[in-house]
Amino acid sequence: MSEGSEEVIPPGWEKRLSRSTGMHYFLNIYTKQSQWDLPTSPAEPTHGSGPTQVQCSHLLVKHNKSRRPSSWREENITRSKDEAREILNEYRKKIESGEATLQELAQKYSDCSSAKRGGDLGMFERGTMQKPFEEAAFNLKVGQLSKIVDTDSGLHLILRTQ
Ligand SMILES: O=C(O)CN(Cc1ccccc1)C(=O)c1nc(-c2ccccc2)[nH]c1C(=O)O
Repeated sequence: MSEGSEEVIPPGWEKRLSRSTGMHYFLNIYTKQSQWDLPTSPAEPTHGSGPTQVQCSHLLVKHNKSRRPSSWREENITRSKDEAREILNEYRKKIESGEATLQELAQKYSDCSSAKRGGDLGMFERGTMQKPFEEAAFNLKVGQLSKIVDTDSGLHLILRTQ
């Protein structure tokens, strides 16, 4: 008969006793979240807090359902959302193969006014960009390229630069 599996508490968690129930629970020492079940992964400082501000560059491809289907490049943008997605997937391949940088492609093809700056948006904090954009940007590591991000403005590729 094998021994019951010994309880291993992952780093960043503490086992506490609940006075009200007399049961043990687990406390994430960074986020102060608690849970009854034995945690399965370490709690890390960045999980809870993350950076307060990031710097990103992005490439925006608008489509006919964009809130403002117009840009410095094209007076009246008629491409479909699916076409926009295909275009961004081609750009992602060029960036990941090293054939081009996001900045070079944004300068030529981004439907955002930041195209002039190679897509650079400067430093920004939470609460300034559309939520899907913010969530993606604040979950990138420096140097990491996002998946395609969908906002009211259109579809984006985001590169975190700081
Ligand atoms: O969504 C709208 O109704 C119009 N916008 C918003 C906007 C317009 C000009 C400057 C900044 C933002 C855009 O479509 C837009 N959004 C962005 C944008 C979206 C997310 C992150 C950064 C920029 N750029 C643009 C642009 O034309 O240049």
